[in-house]
Amino acid sequence: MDDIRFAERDLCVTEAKIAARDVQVHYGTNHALKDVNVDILEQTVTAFIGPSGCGKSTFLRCLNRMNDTIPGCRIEGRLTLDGQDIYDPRVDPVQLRAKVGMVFQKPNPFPKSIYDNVAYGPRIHGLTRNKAELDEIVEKSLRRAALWEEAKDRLASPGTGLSGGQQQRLCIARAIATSPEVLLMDEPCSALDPIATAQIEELIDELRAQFSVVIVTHSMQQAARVSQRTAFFHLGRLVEYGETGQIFTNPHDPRTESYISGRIG
Ligand SMILES: Nc1ncnc2c1ncn2[C@@H]1O[C@H](COP(=O)(O)OP(=O)(O)OP(=O)(O)O)[C@@H](O)[C@H]1O
Repeated sequence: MDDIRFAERDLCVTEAKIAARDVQVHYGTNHALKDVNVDILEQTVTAFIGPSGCGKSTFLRCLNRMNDTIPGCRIEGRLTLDGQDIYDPRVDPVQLRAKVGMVFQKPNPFPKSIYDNVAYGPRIHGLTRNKAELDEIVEKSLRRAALWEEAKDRLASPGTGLSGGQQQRLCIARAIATSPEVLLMDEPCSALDPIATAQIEELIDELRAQFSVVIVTHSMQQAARVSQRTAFFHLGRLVEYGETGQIFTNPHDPRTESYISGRIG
């Protein structure tokens, strides 16, 4: 693990943006997540790491109720966003997902123009009063996703015509267009080449000035580069959570140590 370069540590935030207490997830008879307790901080990149099938994506999907749509999936415990229960029956999942945006493993632009991909969220949530305001959000979102220069002369072209890395930046622009407070990323670079990966990682670092970012990754190098906090999952349990540097250099749990040294996984 000598080549791991840690993200700059200028973390001074201690407030929980999202808090999980005794979270359990079952898929039918499969108890996929057990007693998960964690505070996700504001303006922080939090990495979820762990071997395949340990529950990283399941927990990520709990944070914006994406598991609601999975038949047989049952969630227990308490999950709050700014102290508000995410699973309160009065919470509209569509509104929640505008606040807690998500970027998936495989870039999935809509079969629409670049402009319409980014304008989609603001339109359905009625965030703008006129075309000029919408134009402004589209430009701002594309700029923040570091895609404006490449896309500004082809806004009417299909989003699916962009390269893989550009498509992923388009999906990030689409996710941030509704001004979310939290951005969830499920292995956002796994389909990208090293150059596109570096661009997305740089972007993640910039986004945390405004958002709380949670990223699932199989790459420990990536977790070390982009995150300030790391959570290690194993067999459905959150085994260890702490400052990224501590997790990688001085893990407290032998299971974390085995994973980061490559003995389990
Ligand atoms: N939609 C689903 N329906 C039923 N079981 C599921 C579903 N999604 C995940 N599971 C199960 O939940 C457990 C955790 O899976 P999950 O995908 O959250 O793990 P993961 O750590 O993200 O894995 P990977 O790194 O391979 O993506 C596994 O036993 C998996 O089979």
